[in-house]
Amino acid sequence: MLSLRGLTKRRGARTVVDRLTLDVRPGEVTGFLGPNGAGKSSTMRMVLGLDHPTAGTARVNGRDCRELDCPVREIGALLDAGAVHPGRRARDHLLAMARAGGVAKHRVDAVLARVGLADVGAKRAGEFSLGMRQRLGIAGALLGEPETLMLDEPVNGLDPDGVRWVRDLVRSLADEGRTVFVSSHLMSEVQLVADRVVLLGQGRLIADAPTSEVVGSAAGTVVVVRSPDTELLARRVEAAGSEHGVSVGRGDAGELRVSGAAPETVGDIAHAAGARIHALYGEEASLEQAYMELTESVTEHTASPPAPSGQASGQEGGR
Ligand SMILES: Nc1ncnc2c1ncn2[C@@H]1O[C@H](COP(=O)(O)OP(=O)(O)OP(=O)(O)O)[C@@H](O)[C@H]1O
Repeated sequence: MLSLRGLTKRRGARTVVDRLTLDVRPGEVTGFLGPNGAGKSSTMRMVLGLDHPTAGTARVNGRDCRELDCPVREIGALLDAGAVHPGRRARDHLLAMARAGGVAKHRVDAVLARVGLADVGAKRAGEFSLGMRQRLGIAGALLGEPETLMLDEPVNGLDPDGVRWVRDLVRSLADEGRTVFVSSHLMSEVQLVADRVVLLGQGRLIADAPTSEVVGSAAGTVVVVRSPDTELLARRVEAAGSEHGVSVGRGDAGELRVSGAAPETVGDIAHAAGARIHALYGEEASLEQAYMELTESVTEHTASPPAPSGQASGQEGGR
């Protein structure tokens, strides 16, 4: 369980995390979304105690991370997969983490197997692909069998198999009753896996709701119609729906795209008009669509600065 209360971070004159209050609950996957520079990494670093909040609190299982005796057993994190020293062997890296966190050595081989790196534990991190480094970072997060997991862009650099693997992993971790907080830029992926979505814009909370609710807040279902009689059909749908906010547009392939009417209504109008239909379906609103609408007014196109040196993958820094 993660509880943020009025969490605020100011950097110079800028407020990068602004009075963030939310709970991330166990047994669910919570997607953490926001445009570049929205403050997601800053929030995660404060949760881990790697950055001091300017105001407010971030608690893991009711306690401030800096007060927890054994962080890797309370919270596992993937913040920066590139943070492992390239000369270090994967297994040694995890052994060092285990030692520092008071975790039994046998867990190292267990997590290497769980992330699919059992055969390459003796290899140096510098020889790893980005995807393998991501897996190693995730292994580190799982090491202490923590109740809470926080993963920053875990699918970065992974191929489609790897993306699916992360999806199954986070699902199974939530099904085991753990709290799973995952940031990602892949909206379709978040829509598939996240039970809830937390959306940040310029440090402020824009949405904190079940994924289905956030998706449902998007402009709604579009009815797509392919017909050789599109002119006729467009006129009839416009005439029938003009008083009810129905709008008719054209897609790239000449198909009609009707907003504000149910598929059944459009089908009935086509039938009454004698228009031939080759295809008619409702296109569900997507999380991407909702995300674009919700962040439209707050999107920032500034690039993030490079990570300050010494930034570790969550558990290693400063402990
Ligand atoms: N160490 C730092 N020093 C100064 N400014 C920083 C530092 N880290 C982040 N920032 C600034 O704080 C703001 C929030 O950055 P943060 O990395 O938390 O956003 P983010 O949502 O994680 O973005 P991204 O998805 O691009 O990683 C940005 O404007 C960024 O430029």
